[in-house]
Amino acid sequence: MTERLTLLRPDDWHIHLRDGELLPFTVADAARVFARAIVMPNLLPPVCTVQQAAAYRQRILAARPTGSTFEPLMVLYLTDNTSPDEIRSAKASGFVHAAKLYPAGATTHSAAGVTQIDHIFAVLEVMSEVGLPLLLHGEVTRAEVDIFDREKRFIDEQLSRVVERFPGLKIVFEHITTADAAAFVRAAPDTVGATITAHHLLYNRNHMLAGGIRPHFYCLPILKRNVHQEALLDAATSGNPKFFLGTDSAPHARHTKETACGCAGCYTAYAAIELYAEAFEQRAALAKLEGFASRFGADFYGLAHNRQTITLVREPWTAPAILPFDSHCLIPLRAGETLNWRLLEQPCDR
Ligand SMILES: NC(=O)N[C@@H](CC(=O)O)C(=O)O
Ligand SMILES: [Zn+2]
Ligand SMILES: [Zn+2]
Repeated sequence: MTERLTLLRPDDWHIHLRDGELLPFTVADAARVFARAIVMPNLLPPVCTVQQAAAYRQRILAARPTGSTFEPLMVLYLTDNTSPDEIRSAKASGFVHAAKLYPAGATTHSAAGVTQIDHIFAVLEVMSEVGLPLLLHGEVTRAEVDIFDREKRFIDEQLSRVVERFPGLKIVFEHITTADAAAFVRAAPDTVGATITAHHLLYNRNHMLAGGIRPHFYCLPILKRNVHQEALLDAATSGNPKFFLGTDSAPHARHTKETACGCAGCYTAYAAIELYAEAFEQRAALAKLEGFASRFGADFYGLAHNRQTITLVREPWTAPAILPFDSHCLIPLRAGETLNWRLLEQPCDR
């Protein structure tokens, strides 16, 4: 049995750091392990311009723990009104690394998102031309489509035609949750990649709904049946560089999740790589973790690999039952339960 695992320092290709007073908490957790992170722009109001991204980036940098060199990679939030010029200046900025499509109404803070993908074709053309990747929350939003089918329907109705129409556009299908999405990405051209969360590798909808409803497993896209979980484990541990790490760590204060109408999002950043290690170990695939966590994402985005390493040791520890979150509190995924892997080196070696 492997007792110790050393990896190139990983990056997180999909995280929510939120803003304001929350940044010191979220940035410290991300910077603990990750050298860089693709920072989601779904703030209120959303990060739609290069100027807003620059200001948000400065707030994140200012919130880093002393000595941290954590690098936030910024993302623009696409709306029906995003201009091709904004895309060009995003690319020219050097700190905006992608633009994100939220179908309007699909998820947390997506009200300002795109109402119809065709509305942004001119923008996608420019993204393709300048080499700015498109990130997607891939779910249709129509009320009549069952929540468990929304990702598959997005592939069939939207993504397949976008991939066909924009052969030069780099696309990341974010937080995939179905066997259908994994198969689509595998069969797509090399311009198409996908991120996979730790929680979708470790859990399925039974964990959320059987024997009681557990709001801290509620996220979007929603956990699916176990055959999908198995397909995601296959994809993540396959060594196929199209699949890479994106935690989708998405904190919501406890009282906004444990309520009659709770928010979507799981908080995993406090133990992200430890949770992924557990998932990979289930498939006896720890040797595949480094590619997934530390190389394939950087390759996709055309960035250098990190040079430092981190080391995980097999040493059970108890996850915190609760975390502080500004003046509120937060229940992390796996709260109060045992985690099998522990991070040995701290980021102060960087
Ligand atoms: N994943 C989630 O359930 N929630 C995310 C939004 C998102 O990534 O869709 C959030 O911002 O809370
Ligand atoms: Zn999303
Ligand atoms: Zn997300």
